[in-house]
Parts: sequence; structure tokens; C-alpha cells
Amino acid sequence: MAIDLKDYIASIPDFPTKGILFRDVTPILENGPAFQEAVRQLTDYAKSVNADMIAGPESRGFIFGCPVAISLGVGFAVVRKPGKLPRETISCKYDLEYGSNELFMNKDSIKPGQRVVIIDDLLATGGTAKATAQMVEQMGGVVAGCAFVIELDGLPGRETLKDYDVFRIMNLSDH
Ligand SMILES: O=P(O)(O)OC[C@H]1O[C@H](OP(=O)(O)OP(=O)(O)O)[C@H](O)[C@@H]1O
Ligand SMILES: Nc1ncnc2[nH]cnc12
Repeated sequence: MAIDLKDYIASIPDFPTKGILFRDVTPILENGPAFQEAVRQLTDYAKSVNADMIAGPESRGFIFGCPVAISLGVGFAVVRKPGKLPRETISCKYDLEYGSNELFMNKDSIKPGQRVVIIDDLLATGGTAKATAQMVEQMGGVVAGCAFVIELDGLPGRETLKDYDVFRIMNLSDH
């Protein structure tokens, strides 16, 4: 029988703060066939939009983005939190549910005209993916799409990413 990836999501109430239902993808990673199936679905999507580069936000975006890049034979551009990248960078501030943060990319990591798919484990407010998309565009790249394992319903992720094609393997409620 086909694998139902929803069976491999752990839901933890009040983590990391009260009122947040944390959707944990680590059970997918800990099961070979489930991990392979998630990567297969993300890869099929990236291939369907002719990706020639993958961008993945630290840290969970690395886990799913890298195997997709390898299976397509394209590069992987890291999107990192402050203080991690030693060379020249570009950056974009973004809002979280509470407060704000800033993400960084190597300034030459995307070449003009490259078709970039942004991959992450989860779409919540969309702030992380939108900040990534803005940096990709600043470098002259084309955001071919954004792909997630989970989309949280009840949060404005889709609205935030309304200018982009969005693929997700599953949707789950945010509470
Ligand atoms: O749609 P958003 O509201 O931007 O939220 C989604 C982001 O939040 C989580 O990462 P987090 O910043 O917690 O970092 P981590 O992957 O290092 O745990 C998740 O992995 C996404 O990157
Ligand atoms: N509810 C949630 N579960 C896991 N990761 C998240 N990132 C933002 N919101 C999240």
C-alpha cells in the first residue's frame, strides 16, 4: 500500500511556546521509505517547473532541499540565519508570528535567469519563503515555485506567496 506521509508527522502542543501546535517532520526522516517518498514528491514538482537551482532555508529546508537538488543534478543555494555566511551576502528581513528576523544568501549564489525552486519542510506565515524569494529575485533569478512537505491551514502562507506557484505534499491545521 502507498505510504501516507501524514502518518509520519508528530504533533506537539505548546512547543516551542504556549499555544503553538508544533508539526514535527522528524518521523519522516527516521523512516527510509517515508523520507524517500517525500523527496520523490518534491523532486517531481521541481522537475515539473523546470528547476535548475534549489534554495533551502536553514535548517529544515536543508534536509529536504539537498536530496532534491542531488536527484535533479542541480545546485543548492543555502539560506541562512544571521552570522553564518563568511563571504559577501545579501539579506532580507522578515516577520515571524512574534517579532522579526533576517535571512542571508551568498550574493552570487543565484545566476540571472536561473529557475529556482524554494524548498522547506513547512509553510506557516510564509515569511521565510517570501524573504527567500525576494533575495532570489534581487540576484536576477526566477522563482519557479515553492515546495513544502506541510502547509498549515489557518495561517496566511498562501496569501503571502500569492505571486508564486506553491506545492505542498499535505495540509494540516494550525491548532
Ligand atoms: O512560514 P513561516 O512562518 O516563515 O514559518 C516556516 C519556517 O519556520 C520553520 O523554521 P524555523 O525558523 O523554526 O527554523 P529551523 O528550521 O531551524 O527550526 C520552518 O522550518 C520554516 O522554515
Ligand atoms: N507549527 C509549526 N510547527 C513546526 N514548525 C513551524 N514553523 C512555524 N510554525 C511551525
